[in-house]
Amino acid sequence: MEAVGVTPAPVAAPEKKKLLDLKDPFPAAANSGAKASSASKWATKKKLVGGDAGYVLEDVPHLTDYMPQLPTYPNPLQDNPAYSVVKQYFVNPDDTVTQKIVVHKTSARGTHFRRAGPRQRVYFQSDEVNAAIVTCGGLCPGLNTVIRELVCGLYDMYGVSSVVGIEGGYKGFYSKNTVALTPKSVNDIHKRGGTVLGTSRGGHDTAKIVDCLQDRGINQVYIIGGDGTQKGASVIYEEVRRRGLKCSVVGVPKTIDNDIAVIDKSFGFDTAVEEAQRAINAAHVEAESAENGIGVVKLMGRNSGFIAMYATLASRDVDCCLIPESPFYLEGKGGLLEFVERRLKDNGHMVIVVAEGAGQDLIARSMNFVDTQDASGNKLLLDVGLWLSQKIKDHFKKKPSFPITLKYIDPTYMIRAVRSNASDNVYCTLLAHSALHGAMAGYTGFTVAPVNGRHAYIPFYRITEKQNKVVITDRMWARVLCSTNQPCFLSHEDVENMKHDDDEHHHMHNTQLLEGGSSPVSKCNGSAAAV
Ligand SMILES: Nc1ncnc2c1ncn2[C@@H]1O[C@H](COP(=O)(O)OP(=O)(O)O)[C@@H](O)[C@H]1O
Ligand SMILES: O=P(O)(O)OC[C@H]1O[C@](O)(COP(=O)(O)O)[C@@H](O)[C@@H]1O
Ligand SMILES: [Mg+2]
Repeated sequence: MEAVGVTPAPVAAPEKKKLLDLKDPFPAAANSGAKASSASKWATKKKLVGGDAGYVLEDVPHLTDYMPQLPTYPNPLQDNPAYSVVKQYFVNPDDTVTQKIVVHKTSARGTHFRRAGPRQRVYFQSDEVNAAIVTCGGLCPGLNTVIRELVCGLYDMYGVSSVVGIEGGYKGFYSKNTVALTPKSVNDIHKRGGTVLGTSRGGHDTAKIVDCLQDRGINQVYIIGGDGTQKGASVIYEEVRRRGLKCSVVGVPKTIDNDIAVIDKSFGFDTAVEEAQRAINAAHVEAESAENGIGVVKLMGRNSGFIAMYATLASRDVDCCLIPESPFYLEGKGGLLEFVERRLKDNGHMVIVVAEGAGQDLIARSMNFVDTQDASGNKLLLDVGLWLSQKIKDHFKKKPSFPITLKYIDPTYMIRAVRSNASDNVYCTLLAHSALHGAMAGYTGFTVAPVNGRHAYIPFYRITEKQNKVVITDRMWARVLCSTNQPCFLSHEDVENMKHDDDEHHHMHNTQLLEGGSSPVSKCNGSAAAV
């Protein structure tokens, strides 16, 4: 392996290294909306390690990058009876996970991430660890499971008995007392929705947060949250490093919208798609039972329409799925209203699923609306479900010979507040375990998640630099269009332009082979297979 990183990784990759990329991975844009951090000028360099045939490891930071003399200890897992039957306790330090799963004979091997899992030697003694857990941003099914498994994993696998919870999101670091978390106190929490720690938007003050870590002697901090939270975690890591603290900063990505780049999918997404079926079903029953019945269901998805897309495909009762990535229009030939009328004439009823971020430009134009933001700087959305329902009603009011019955269902918070389903529970457990194995092994400044089915440690900048979106020129969206037979609302010319933009953006013609951005839709399948 030809090493081209900046700082040698202590556990693995002992090979010689040369400098490759000294770009600041935390450009100002990545922190937009956040308080400027004193840590930004300390932003660490990317750790890149090159190998044969275009292989690149995008490594994560390690405590020894800035504390080279740290002692190591044998991993207590090797004495754990539960693990004694496992032939290979530990991940091979050279194991990496490929980002590019579809390859050609001549393809470069491309980006890889460090494989998650327990290491032979650890950088913390059990009684030395003071861990803290915080949940930030919007709710998502599975938050409590991640908290539970972090606490139980630290206790049971690593013999750690000092774990505290930070209440109410980032601001809880400096405005509240911590709560002790024990396996007993978290035993049942995975059966409940929400987060036992509470959460919030806004209130990220890097200096005060790191003061808190320092004052309380916290040396492992697990930060569960979405893109905003992970940007916050990244600046916390920078400040921790600047102060030279022995403290691992670990991100666990959370968002119901599934809009986090690089990773296969975010926890809670499966549960959301499953729960959405109940609303779609209700809309279908209502629509079917009325003359020219229309059911409109609004689902979450601020900038990415994954929940709407998957819920539509899963249900097969949906006649039209509207997502933020695919612009639509109402009036005239090829417009939504014409389609609704035709579908009602053909079938006598129909169901429309709309993601909350869809059609925002249309609504803003029709209402002369000025942008507003939440405490975290996220754009506040207008209610597309209500707006759309009203537009459809207004349209048919002008046609007294065509009476309709429209029912609008907004299950968004009901979906977000449920407990996680079985598969999300297992997923959350693996995420928590991967996170704590990484922290114990001295890694820091990373997010953990599966990439093509294997859990990996991913540098923060890779998951915050862009959002995961439905690619409407990919086959998954075509499947939706096939299943609903809805108009695509785009001219041939629009589609060609979009393909061209995609190609320009990724410098390649086959989206399955894209570096970094690859097909996020197909990745949602876990295997990234385009079939
Ligand atoms: N660019 C940023 N830098 C630092 N902190 C941020 C940034 N963006 C958001 N945050 C903080 O992260 C937390 C959660 O962000 P938010 O956007 O509400 O949710 P999510 O993490 O789910 O995207 C908030 O406390 C917010 O202040
Ligand atoms: O009402 P809130 O708490 O701001 O949440 C609404 C937003 O939260 C989300 O569910 C997810 O957002 P986050 O990933 O930022 O938590 C969006 O779909 C939705 O727009
Ligand atoms: Mg977000």
